[in-house]
Amino acid sequence: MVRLFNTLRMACQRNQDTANFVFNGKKIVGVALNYMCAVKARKVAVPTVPLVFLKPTSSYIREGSPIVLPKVFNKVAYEVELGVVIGSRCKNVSKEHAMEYVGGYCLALDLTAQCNLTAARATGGPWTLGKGFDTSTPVSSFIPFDAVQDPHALPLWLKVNGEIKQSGCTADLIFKVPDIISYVSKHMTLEENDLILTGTPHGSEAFKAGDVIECGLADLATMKFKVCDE
Ligand SMILES: O=C([O-])CC(=O)C(=O)O
Ligand SMILES: [Mg+2]
Repeated sequence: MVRLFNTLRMACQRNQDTANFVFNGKKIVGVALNYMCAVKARKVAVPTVPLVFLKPTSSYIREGSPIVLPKVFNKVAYEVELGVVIGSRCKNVSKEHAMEYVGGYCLALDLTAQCNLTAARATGGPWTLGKGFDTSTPVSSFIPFDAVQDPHALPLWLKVNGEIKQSGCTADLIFKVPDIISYVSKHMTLEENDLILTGTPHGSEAFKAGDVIECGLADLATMKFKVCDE
């Protein structure tokens, strides 16, 4: 009986309006270096806490719009990621309860101006401009919570001009979805339609105008974008 009640309560908390996350979200929270394969490839230390950054929602695009490479950057890289859409407001949530606040998922790209980030890392400066430029967050349609049995068993891939460039699985995530939600919510309130970018597997590289980027998440979503210069 208690279990049934809990299931009903969780279903009620999950607001169906999350399907419009692109239009109604307040923030995009990114997690960096969250795949063991990416950490090994970059030969850096395994993070002990999630490395968190923010992106503006003005960076969203959907299929049908091109990725526009800003004039100010000369090296922008693709990063295919699992996106987690927050279903209802949460603050200071425990890992045990974190999944109750997930509304659903999406496939996302966390496009990153590596030229800007390299300079920012050297000075300890912010990543905002290199992560937040217009069109830097292409996203798929909303994937309902119930369509995903286990968010930590999802293969994801990315091709440039038909050639496979990234291939990973969310099983390789260092911080799992509940770890990220719990950690972030201890620092800032997560709100309905906010998006969490969970990090990218290894293989992220620069791309250029004229390229076609295609990516997929299990059998749940695929998307394709043309790339042009500003
Ligand atoms: O761009 C970066 O260096 C880090 C990042 O977002 C990721 O690992 O997904
Ligand atoms: Mg990323």
